[in-house]
Amino acid sequence: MIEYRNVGKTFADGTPAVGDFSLVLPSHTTTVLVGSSGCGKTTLLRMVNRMVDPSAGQVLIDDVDVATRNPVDLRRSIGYVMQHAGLLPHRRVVDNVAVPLRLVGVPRAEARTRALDALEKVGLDAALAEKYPRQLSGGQQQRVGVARGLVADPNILLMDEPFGAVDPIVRDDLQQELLRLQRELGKTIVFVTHDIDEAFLLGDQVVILRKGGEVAQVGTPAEILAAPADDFVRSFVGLDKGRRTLRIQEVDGQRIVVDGEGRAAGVLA
Ligand SMILES: Nc1ncnc2c1ncn2[C@@H]1O[C@H](COP(=O)(O)OP(=O)(O)OP(=O)(O)O)[C@@H](O)[C@H]1O
Repeated sequence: MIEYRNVGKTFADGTPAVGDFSLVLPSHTTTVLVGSSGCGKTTLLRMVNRMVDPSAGQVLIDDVDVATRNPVDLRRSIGYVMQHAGLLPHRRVVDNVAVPLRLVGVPRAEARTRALDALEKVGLDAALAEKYPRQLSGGQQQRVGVARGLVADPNILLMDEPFGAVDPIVRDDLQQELLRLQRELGKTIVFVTHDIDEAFLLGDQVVILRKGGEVAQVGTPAEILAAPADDFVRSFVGLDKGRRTLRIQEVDGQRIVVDGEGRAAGVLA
């Protein structure tokens, strides 16, 4: 379990990023932090592995304040996947994936075997292992990033807009792959996005943020849709424009589900 207790962050240059944030993230579930640019999502995410230290409050992992942990050890024990994969350009794919293992002293041959396993887990062809990152598509590079995040089998995986820079079709694939992996692995995932559809698809718990890391609403996607806390949330999730309002229409004796604008969305089972 990860817990934020009255966390605040003002950066050294005086920028107030987070005011007073408290939240519990249950183990083995995915929590998605979603909000507009600059609302403090990345800052909050990075507090978990001490890439950012809060200026007030505490972040706890299984009741231990991360401030008491050695930042380097902590970082190595937590998976981290970022938007542009962050791969080392002069190292082959398999060596990129093996980096977190090599850093904690796993011998080269074992690290390589485990890296190849991780690549298979995220659905990448073994033939790509010996290529360099620039020889891969954006979507493949993101898969490599996910493999690297998982290779050391961390309990916690931090994902900062990992699918933000790929086209919508590849993004769909990556999202489905993550759902499949999570069903198998049951990690505690903290996922940052500005895309509410992605948040509702991936999140067991969704946290909608306003500027300054202020929580507008926390809940399951169903809870948020059933009872949006206020107009900000209603608008953010698209309830104000009828985008999420589904209706049933009879067509040739079949019950078809249509959206607010009458476009066919599916068939009622
Ligand atoms: N190292 C830093 N020094 C000063 N200000 C910072 C620093 N990092 C972030 N900020 C500021 O803190 C605020 C929150 O930034 P943060 O990156 O957490 O937001 P975000 O919600 O992740 O945004 P985005 O979706 O654009 O990545 C912003 O105003 C940002 O400019």
